[in-house]
Amino acid sequence: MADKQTLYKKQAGEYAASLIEDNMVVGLGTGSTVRFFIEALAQRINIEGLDIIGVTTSSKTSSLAKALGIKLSSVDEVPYIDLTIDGADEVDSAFNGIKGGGAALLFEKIVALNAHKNVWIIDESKYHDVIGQFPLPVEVVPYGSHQLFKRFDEADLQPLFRRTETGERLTTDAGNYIIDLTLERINHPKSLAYFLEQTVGVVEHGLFLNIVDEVIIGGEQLKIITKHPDKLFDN
Ligand SMILES: O=C(CO)[C@H](O)[C@H](O)COP(=O)(O)O
Repeated sequence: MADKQTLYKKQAGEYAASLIEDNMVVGLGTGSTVRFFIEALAQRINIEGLDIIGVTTSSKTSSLAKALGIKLSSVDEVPYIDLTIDGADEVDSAFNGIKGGGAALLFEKIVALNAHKNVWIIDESKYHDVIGQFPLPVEVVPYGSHQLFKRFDEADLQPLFRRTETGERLTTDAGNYIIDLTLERINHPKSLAYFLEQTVGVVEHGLFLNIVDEVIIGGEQLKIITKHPDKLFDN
């Protein structure tokens, strides 16, 4: 039998599939929770004959969606994305999130920023008062990445190159490396995001601030928390 976390991911993923309407262009995130969403969406497409175009955020998601018969376009071929459903590694009550546990943060952020609405699906263990327990992924250009690693180390950001199971440095779909920062508690996410964005060699970071509109949280009871459209958060 599946563990509770997996059941909660499934609950959130399947609920998200019910949000999709005919003729939508849908951003398809990456990860194990999104897998449940994509499987449920493919089922709805088959049964109800929905006309959906998916825009994927990783090669893994592209393979899954293709195998399930979902029509795909690239982010550059659609005028906009109606709704993106993605997972997250950690979320706080101010709608700050950490993403990139599946190494897809760059494409995930591009797809999210081209969507009219962003919904995240998580299990309840990922919802915290303050983000930072999950190591923050930073995607970096391979050239000079050792120097960047040293800078992060000197700044006490506890960097680690992400590696594959066979021990090589993991390469993202865009051909970059990931350095994970072990921070434990990110008290000022906006300042940290600014610092990373100013650092040459950093392609993107996994802080997704003020991007998500709604979070669906699987648990004993499914919870949906929605951001007020006019609310701006100051970190
Ligand atoms: O950001 C991501 C991939 O880059 C994922 O959405 C995140 O890691 C959550 O994954 P999962 O649903 O498998 O827990």
